[in-house]
Amino acid sequence: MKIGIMGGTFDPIHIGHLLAGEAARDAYALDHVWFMPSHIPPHKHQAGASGTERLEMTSEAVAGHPAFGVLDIEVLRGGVSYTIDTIKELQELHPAVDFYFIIGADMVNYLPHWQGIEELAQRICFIGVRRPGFQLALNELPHYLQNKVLLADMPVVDISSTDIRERVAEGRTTRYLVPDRVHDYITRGGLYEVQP
Ligand SMILES: Nc1ncnc2c1ncn2[C@@H]1O[C@H](COP(=O)(O)OP(=O)(O)OP(=O)(O)O)[C@@H](O)[C@H]1O
Ligand SMILES: O=C(O)c1ccc[n+]([C@@H]2O[C@H](COP(=O)([O-])O)[C@@H](O)[C@H]2O)c1
Repeated sequence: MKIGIMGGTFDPIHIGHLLAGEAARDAYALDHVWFMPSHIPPHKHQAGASGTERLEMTSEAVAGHPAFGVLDIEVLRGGVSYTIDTIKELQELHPAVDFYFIIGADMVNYLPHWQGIEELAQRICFIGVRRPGFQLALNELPHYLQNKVLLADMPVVDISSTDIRERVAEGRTTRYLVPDRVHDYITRGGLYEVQP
């Protein structure tokens, strides 16, 4: 069994995340792709929406895809979400599964800075996808990551959660940048609106 994990802050989840998961599934015949919001992301700003809201938006986003699911393990664990801790836990729970961690080009270049990356690279492979503004420089990765980063082609989409939060705050549309159900969730809850 091969399972892809698409981890992210998902504040909010957008179609770039979904396309990356689908591209990885298609390229490497993954049985499932689990989308996993982090609790506190290791190397960036804390999320604006709560863990529960980000989990709920993620569930809305993947609804309808038979191979997509949501993993709540990091939000439930709390604290800073280091991937090495999560993978150790998942491998104990599912010893027969091969896990692949799906990341955008920005994260591929940043991999050497991840907590416990040498051990992580012994445990799993990564699947990298292209992202506008970031060059994939696989030959510059350290030796322990060589052959550990597979590539999947996806239509390049210049979308970020930052852009979506800014659009909501400015009262501009986010339709089709996020799935309709996520759009409705954000509107219903007044997420990312500027407080008067
Ligand atoms: N448009 C995109 N194309 C390809 N990969 C993406 C895209 N947006 C995000 N990713 C990847 O998805 C993962 C989770 O990203 P994250 O939740 O931090 O979204 P983000 O849009 O980068 O957020 P923010 O703008 O808040 O920093 C990361 O591996 C990131 O590289
Ligand atoms: O474990 C780490 O040191 C580490 C450092 C940076 C990012 N990650 C994971 O990579 C995924 C994408 O990160 P981000 O910051 O773009 O949301 C998310 O699941 C993070 O927990 C993990």
